[in-house]
Amino acid sequence: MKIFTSKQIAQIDAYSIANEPIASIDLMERAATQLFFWIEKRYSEEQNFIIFVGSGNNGGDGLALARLLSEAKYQVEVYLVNVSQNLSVDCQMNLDRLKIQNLVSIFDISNSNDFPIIFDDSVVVDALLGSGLSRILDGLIKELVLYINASKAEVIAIDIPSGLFGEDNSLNNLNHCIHADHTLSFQFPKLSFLFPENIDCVGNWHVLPIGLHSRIINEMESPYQLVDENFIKNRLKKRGRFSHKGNYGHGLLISGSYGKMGAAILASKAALRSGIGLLSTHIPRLGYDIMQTAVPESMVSIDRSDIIFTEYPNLEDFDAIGIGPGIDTKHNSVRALDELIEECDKPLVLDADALNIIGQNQALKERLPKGSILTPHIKEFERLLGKSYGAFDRNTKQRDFSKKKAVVMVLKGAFTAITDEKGRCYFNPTGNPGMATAGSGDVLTGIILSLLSQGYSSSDAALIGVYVHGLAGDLAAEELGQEALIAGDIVEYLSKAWKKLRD
Ligand SMILES: NC(=O)C1=CN([C@@H]2O[C@H](COP(=O)(O)OP(=O)(O)OC[C@H]3O[C@@H](n4cnc5c(N)ncnc54)[C@H](O)[C@@H]3O)[C@@H](O)[C@H]2O)[C@H](O)CC1
Ligand SMILES: [K+]
Repeated sequence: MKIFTSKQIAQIDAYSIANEPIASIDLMERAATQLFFWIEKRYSEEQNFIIFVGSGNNGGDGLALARLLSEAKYQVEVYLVNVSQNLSVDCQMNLDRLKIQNLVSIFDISNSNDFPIIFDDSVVVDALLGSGLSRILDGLIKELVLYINASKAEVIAIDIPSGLFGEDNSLNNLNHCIHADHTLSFQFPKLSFLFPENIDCVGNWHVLPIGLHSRIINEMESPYQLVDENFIKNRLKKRGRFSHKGNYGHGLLISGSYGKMGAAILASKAALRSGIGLLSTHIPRLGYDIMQTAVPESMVSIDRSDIIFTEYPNLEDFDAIGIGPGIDTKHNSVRALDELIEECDKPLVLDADALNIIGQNQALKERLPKGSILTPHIKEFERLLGKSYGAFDRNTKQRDFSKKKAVVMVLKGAFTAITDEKGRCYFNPTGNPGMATAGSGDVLTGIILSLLSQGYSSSDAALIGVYVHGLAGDLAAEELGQEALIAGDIVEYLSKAWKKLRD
């Protein structure tokens, strides 16, 4: 699903109104009806709703919803904050309709003394401001938002939590935005929903289709996309009936050091469980028995050092190379990575300590082979590209770096962001907080290396790898619970995840 900016959504709105054609008041009614259906499924008729409405179309949605809810016998009160003194045309029309219906008490809020008591068991609907937000909140609206946030009542935000911008919130104060439990967003999620920093504002978000025009949605370009299962399924290659292990590539994984052999084991198993033909794992000498016993399916390449990575085998034998999990950042490993980057003309998967080494030796960053895949978490990202002003700025930096260096970057976290050499950004929906556990990243490196070795393009290897890693984590968490989930479980559940994608 493409993700559009608030400005683009307004254009899509206008196009739909002109070309469906549909009157804007009817589009608002369609939107409010979708809100109503969502609420009706979840709340009994006894539930009382306090709906806070602003003066624009977001407020109009809230007023139309109030009418639909009261018609269905829900208890509803409406509080109108008319900051601009002028209601939008459709907001005014819905206010008139609500007054004519005459089932709902409507109160004006002109100062903080007008704030209603919010009982813990009320449900607050936030229809103060939507995508028309033009500046950060101040004055009465800010006070009201703080007042709502201080209550214990459940909060449902319409379209977007009031005060939150759809894209860039680097200059915003997130404490001055509505903290919703649920956000009901029309047709598309907003970009800002996909940034971990904004989770307290957005809560659980849900997309409500309102039938905006498909032609403009298909034609309008956006660098941002939210991945789904079909998107991934369409990228999978068939495994031919007469294929043999030589068809699925030979990967080299450079991993492990004294005390960190587990990283090599996890990444190797993940690679083998993701379809690779042959895997060689390059490890320091001390790890020989450990590897041969724990992962007999992998061939072992032995470093001259007992305890760290200091050299690598002939690269000609391999289709792709993954390096980083557990290699440490000792001087000789830095030198060996430097040599590898210099010599290597194949895509590399760089993770963990490989990224830390590059972070400390910025010149290396300039020489990465094209098509390489970097898989930092946020701290590693900052070591590579410096601090950011906020999530949007960080995302822009990530896209620019990918484009400039023709590399794929995977910024790990909730909604892992994958950027490609064209500067596009894909957000991944799978995964859960149980996966924030030691070794989870090593598993991802193994999966991506496996796909790259099998001839997938760098961006497909990253997109599919991230998705299946998260899916395996979700399937594991379903049965084991998030607390008990360990990285080895993600490997164990890879088979179920792959099967689900092949169904
Ligand atoms: N997406 C769709 O297809 C549909 C969206 N709908 C709803 O419409 C709003 C957007 O409505 P709009 O009138 O453009 O803007 P708002 O209601 O968000 O804002 C109104 C008004 O408020 C002023 N304003 C801006 N910032 C501030 C501020 N910080 N403090 C005070 N006042 C502010 C400004 O003048 C704005 O014009 C969208 O979110 C949906 O909820 C349609 O109903 C259906 C189709
Ligand atoms: K809102």
